[in-house]
Amino acid sequence: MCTAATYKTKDFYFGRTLDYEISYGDQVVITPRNYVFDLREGGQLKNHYAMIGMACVMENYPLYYDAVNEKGLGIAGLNFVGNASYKKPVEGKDNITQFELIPWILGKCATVKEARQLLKNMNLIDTPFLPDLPVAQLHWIIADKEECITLESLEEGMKIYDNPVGVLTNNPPFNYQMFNLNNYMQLAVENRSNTFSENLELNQYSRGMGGMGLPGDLSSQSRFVRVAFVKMNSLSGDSEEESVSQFFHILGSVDQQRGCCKLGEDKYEITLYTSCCNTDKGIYYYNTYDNHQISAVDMHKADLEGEKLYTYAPIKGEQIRMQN
Ligand SMILES: C[C@H](CCC(=O)NCCS(=O)(=O)O)[C@H]1CC[C@H]2[C@@H]3CC[C@@H]4C[C@H](O)CC[C@]4(C)[C@H]3C[C@H](O)[C@]12C
Repeated sequence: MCTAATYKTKDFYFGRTLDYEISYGDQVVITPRNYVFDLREGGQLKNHYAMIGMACVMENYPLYYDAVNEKGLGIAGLNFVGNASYKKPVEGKDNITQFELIPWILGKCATVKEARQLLKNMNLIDTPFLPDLPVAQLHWIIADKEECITLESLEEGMKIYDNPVGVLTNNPPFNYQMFNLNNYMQLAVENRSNTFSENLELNQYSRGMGGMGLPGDLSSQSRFVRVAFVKMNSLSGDSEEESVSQFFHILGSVDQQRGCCKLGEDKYEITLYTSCCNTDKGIYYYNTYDNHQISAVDMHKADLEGEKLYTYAPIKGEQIRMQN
């Protein structure tokens, strides 16, 4: 499972958790403007916007899981197993594979508005990156500081939903996730008074009781409600440190601890990494399951006119600052 979120203070922040039982060899990757993407159905993507994000690099190709471009547009792919449906190539359409989607959009679009236009003629096709590599079944959150959308390629066709909460998890489809929030409209951040019965003496005996009923489990629907509630009510100062810190706290509400989500003998899903990209500054912050310290890569420190990928392996191991 995974969770993605947006957050706005002075700048705009975009990030996600990636929850899984194994790592594909994640790296922070900067793709400069003149790196050439050879598209599977012909043509090339070159002289594109530069981008930074988490990817696994295979055959010198950045297979992005989430990324942001130099214009401040962000996309993250999250599992959508059983619902994602990719098609065969169609003549006259932009036939894009699921692994090309992130570079295709970030390379060409500066805003969600432009992405909406580009998506109109796109057909997501089911070609794997390598013959023996399964095709990831995903849906996507696409956002800039003005608006946020969810993209789903379903059996019945492609859907683009407005995403007014700026969060995404996994199944079920996005319209169900949004509808499900109706069930939680009574949640509040303030303490409530007794509306149960005038004839009973019921009291607030603890702080935080306005949020009672907020689901605490790790299912995708529960994480959606929880992170939506936390994000929509989140407050922080607008300095870089305060914003980034608050962003990690928001996604911390859906963190997965080893042992709590069992997939099989000795197999557990955990939050492999959490990211937070300042989309205005092009700085990609992250921490990992075994290194809580926030590390960061600044895309503008790289030569964005270059042709070669810049890769940064995540810094491993807890960084504990001893005080005596
Ligand atoms: C596993 C992750 C989703 C995590 C998640 O949601 N786990 C919950 C399970 S649950 O279903 O919700 O219960 C997803 C998210 C992005 C994916 C990569 C996208 C590029 C590339 C596409 C190729 O086609 C296959 C290899 C490839 C490297 C992909 C590997 C893997 O698939 C990644 C990491």
